[in-house]
Parts: sequence; C-alpha cells; structure tokens
Amino acid sequence: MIQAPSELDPNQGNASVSPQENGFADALSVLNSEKAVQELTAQPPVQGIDDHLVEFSEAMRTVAKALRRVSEGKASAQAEAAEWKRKYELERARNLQLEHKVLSSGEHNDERAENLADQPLLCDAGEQSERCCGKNGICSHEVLRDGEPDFDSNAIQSKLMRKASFKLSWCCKGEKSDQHKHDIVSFEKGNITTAERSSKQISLKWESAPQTLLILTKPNSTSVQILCADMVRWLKEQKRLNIYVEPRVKLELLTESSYYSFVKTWQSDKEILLLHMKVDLIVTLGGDGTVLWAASMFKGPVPPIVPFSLGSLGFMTPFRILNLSDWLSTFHNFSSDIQGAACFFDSEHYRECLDAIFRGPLSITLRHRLQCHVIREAAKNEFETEGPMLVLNEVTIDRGISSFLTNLECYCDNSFVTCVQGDGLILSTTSGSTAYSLAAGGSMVHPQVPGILFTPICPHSLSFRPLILPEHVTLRVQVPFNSRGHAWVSFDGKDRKQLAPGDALVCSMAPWPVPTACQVDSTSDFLRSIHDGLHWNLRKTQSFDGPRDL
Ligand SMILES: NC(=O)c1ccc[n+]([C@@H]2O[C@H](COP(=O)([O-])OP(=O)(O)OC[C@H]3O[C@@H](n4cnc5c(N)ncnc54)[C@H](O)[C@@H]3O)[C@@H](O)[C@H]2O)c1
Ligand SMILES: Nc1ncnc2c1ncn2[C@@H]1O[C@H](COP(=O)(O)OP(=O)(O)OP(=O)(O)O)[C@@H](O)[C@H]1O
Repeated sequence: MIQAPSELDPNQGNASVSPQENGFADALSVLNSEKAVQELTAQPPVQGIDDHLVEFSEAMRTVAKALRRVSEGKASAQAEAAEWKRKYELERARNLQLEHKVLSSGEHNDERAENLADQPLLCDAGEQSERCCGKNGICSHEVLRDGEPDFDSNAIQSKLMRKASFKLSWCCKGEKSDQHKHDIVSFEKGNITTAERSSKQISLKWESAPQTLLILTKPNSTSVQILCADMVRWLKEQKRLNIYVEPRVKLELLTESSYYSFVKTWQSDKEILLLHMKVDLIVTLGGDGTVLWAASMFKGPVPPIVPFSLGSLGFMTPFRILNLSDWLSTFHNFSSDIQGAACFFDSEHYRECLDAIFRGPLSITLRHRLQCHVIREAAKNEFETEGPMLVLNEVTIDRGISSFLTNLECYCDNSFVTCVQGDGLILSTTSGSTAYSLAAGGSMVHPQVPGILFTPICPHSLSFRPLILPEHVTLRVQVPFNSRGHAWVSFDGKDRKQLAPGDALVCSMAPWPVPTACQVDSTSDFLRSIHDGLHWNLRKTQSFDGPRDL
C-alpha cells in the first residue's frame, strides 16, 4: 500500500516549507563550513607555524568530509521522500479517476447502487476523515481506501460493493464522549495525572447502512442449518442485503432449494484475504468455537461480529436464540435425534436483535488478539519466521504426546522470566482468560483489559503462580537445546506445530482486534457470561438466624 505523505515526511505535503524546517539549511551550512576549511588549508603554510596547525587543519578536513557525507545522506533521503510523494499522488489521482468512472458508469443495477446515492463519497485518508469524524474517534473510511481487485464475477457490481462506514466513540460512565484516547498521562507542573482510559465502553455508529453480511455457521448442526436458511431469506427479502457464506453452507442452502442461488461465496483461500474489504458485518451461528473460527479467517482487520449463541457455553456469544431443542434437551430422556429435529426458533427474537444492530449505535468489545511467530533453530535471522498466526483465545505450548516434562525458557522483552517445567504454558488474551487459561488456574479478566496472561499448565513447582503482563510486551518461549523432548504449539486449540530444541515462539499483541457486538455492554455481557456459563461464585446465601455481631 502506498504510504500517506505524512508518514514519509511531515513536510512533504507542504509546498512552502522553509529550508530550516526541511533540513536543507543544515546541509548548506555544512557545505559552507567545509569550503572555509578547504580555503584555509589551501593557503601556503606560514613559515614557523609548527606541525600542530597542519595536524589541526587535517582534522578539520576530516570532520568536514564526514559532515558532507551526512548532508548527502539527508539529500538522498529527501529525494526518496519526494519520489514516494510523487508515487502516492499518482496512485491517488488514479484511484479518484477510477472511482469517478465507476460512479458515472450508470450500471447501478445492484441494490447497493441505490443506497450509494445517499452516501457521502469515500473519505480521503487525511483531510476528509477529519471532516467526517471530527478530530476524535476513528472513521472506517480510512480503511476503505485500499481497493483491491474483486473476486466476484460481475466487476461493475463488485466495484460498487463498498463497505458501510461507521464511527467509533468512547463512552464514559454512561455518558458519551467523543474524546479519543489521547493524552492518557499529563504531567503539568510536575503533577502526574491520568485521564483517558483505553478500555472504555466503545460505541459503533453506522454512518451508512451495512449492506454486505457474512454468515458463518457451526458445521454438522441441523438446528443451525435451519436457522441459517431462515435468516438468509429474511435478510434478502426484508433487508435487501448481500449475503456471503462459506462454500459448504452455500451447498447446504442449494440442496434445500435453488432459491438460495443469490447467496455469494468464494472459491479459494486467497479470496478470503479480501473479504474484510467487502463485508460490513459478520453473523456467527454457533458457540465460542464459531467466533474463534470467524476470527481465524481474518489475518488483518476484522469486521464487527454479531455472535448468536447456539452452543452450550457462549462466553463470547451474548445473543441468545431461543429454540425448542434447547428446551427439550433439559429433558434427558429425549433422544438427540428428536432434539435435533425440533428446531423451531423464535425468529422474531433474532430479527429484533439484528434490526437493532442495523440501526445502531451498538456497544462493542474490542477483543485483543495475539500474533505469534515460530522461529526455527535453523533460521538465519530473527526475520526468517513462520507466521504470523493470530489467536483470539490463546497460544499453548505443551508436551503433546511426549511423556517428558516440557522445559520452556521464557523471556519478556529480552528479560528472563522463568523456566517452565511442567505440562506446558498458555499465553492467553483476556478474552481467552475464561477458556483454557481458566482451567489451568489463571484469573478471569474482563476482555477489554489490555494484557497477556502467562499461565503455566501443571507446573512441577509449589511456587509458580500465573502472571498477567502488560499488553505492550513481546514474549519469547524457547525450547532449550538440552530439552529431553519436543514441545508442541497450538493456536486457539488448532493448527498444532512441533517445536524442536532450539526453536522458539515469539508472541505480542496484534494490531487487529476482533470487534464483537454486545447484547448490553462489555461489562454486563462479561458478568452474565461468567454467571450463566460457569455459575461463578454460586453459593446458597447464609441464613439470618445464627450467631452474629451485636
Ligand atoms: N482444559 C480446557 O479447558 C481446554 C482444553 C483445550 C482447549 N480449550 C479451549 O478450547 C478452545 C477452542 O474452542 P473450540 O470451541 O474451538 O473447541 P471445543 O469445541 O473443544 O470447545 C472448547 C470449549 O471451550 C469453550 N471456550 C472457547 N473459547 C472460550 C472463551 N473465550 N471463554 C470461555 N470458554 C471458551 C467453548 O465454549 C467450549 O465449550 C481453545 O482456545 C481453548 O481455550 C480448553
Ligand atoms: N464455520 C466453521 N467451519 C469449520 N469449523 C467450525 C466452524 N465454526 C465452528 N467450527 C468448529 O466447530 C467446533 C464447534 O463449534 P462451536 O464451539 O461453535 O460449537 P459448540 O461446540 O456446540 O459450542 P460450545 O463449545 O459452546 O458447546 C469448534 O471446534 C470450531 O472450531
């Protein structure tokens, strides 16, 4: 992607930059001083002046040469920046031209075309995003700029499939405040105070209506299939939305009826890489595993996810779907076949939920992800890695099928942390804190808290306690050369890889969180999930009668 001029050089966009500002003044003064030294040294030596003066002038000449090299370096950097600026402007002009062509082509036969007329044009990254969003908040327009070829067969239609734009704002104690998280710490007059917090409730407000939905479903579930078909029909007929599903789901829908031929899908994994540019919203129908699956499909930015719960637990799936099979499953003597067949949903309920989401604003939880790289012992340098692998829950390094203790050397930003000897280690996000990490004795942490959980699995030590580290650290877990066995790494419980002695896993916070829609808000949803899912701290209340303080 072409960099914005501001990233290249703060002065590039400004034609009236003074020489002092752009560094040329330094270069000139360096050249002048070198000239003076040259003049000085070119004069015939005055008789009687001792060797010290000659030595001094030699030294001055060397300094002048070095300074000239620096100034030449600066000039070439300037030239490079100017070249980048020229490329950027060329690309920008080309994009604008293309956009104009598409808009005036008149082939707006998609529903999207009707809606486009009411929408503001895409923002230009710099100046216009300020106009749309004000100085604070984040506008999705900036992401929309990088158009890449569409994999849909109808080129015109796909050009028109622009993403809906939205604005994020941070709310404070129930009040909405557009103050973005800047100036977290102030230190006026030597007094340190903190103001904005990064983990406030975030609200997403649509600036143009969402138009393309991706529905992801848990496989092998009759009730999910029936619900999916019902939802697709409603979204198409009542909401006029473009709908994407996985190839497997498209087949399932077509097996049911050829009516569903309008549903879109993709042919290759490469096409999945472009999905984030066309999908406004993802709906998941399943349990937490389906949310993990959705997140794993996006190796970069992730569109907001609306997770409907059709699993047994649902820590990340706050939208409930009431169905008869849930109710039947409470009666143990019903066979699973009967339960599977009894898929009568309260359609009104999910429709109301989706209507509220389409209207907005909606509270969202930005779930942080970890990005992981494996560095093999044979790698020539730190940049020769496997990955990145992104996880929403956790990355686990364990002993796999080996019966030996794992022996893992752990470093945090190059400081030695400890050597884990036991079954393994979990590096978890706060969203994953209620999953495997919890089972291994880690704390439960609100998903909006930015941090990385460092939780050992069955450590063979009486003094090992789990840690929570700040979000900005980089962790490195290495299998020592003298380890008796291999270790195994897995990502959100999947894609196992073997780590041989000398291999390492490097892990840090990813820049692309997973935005999930809240049913109420981040905190209420989290507390509800630990109450309903885990029956957290459920205890009969002590009766009033009995001994008490007077
Ligand atoms: N001992 C354990 O508790 C254990 C062991 C292996 C894996 N896991 C978890 O399973 C996850 C993979 O989930 P899956 O659904 O693909 O596999 P799965 O079908 O085997 O389900 C694992 C269970 O973990 C629950 N779960 C997943 N993410 C959760 C979260 N963030 N908070 C609370 N519970 C959560 C799921 O609801 C499910 O009940 C892994 O990321 C790991 O956290 C847990
Ligand atoms: N679209 C998908 N394609 C392939 N596999 C999927 C997909 N969605 C979910 N899975 C996998 O299916 C498994 C079960 O999914 P999920 O956890 O959503 O359902 P569940 O097990 O019924 O829910 P719960 O864990 O709450 O009981 C998980 O391992 C998940 O990775």
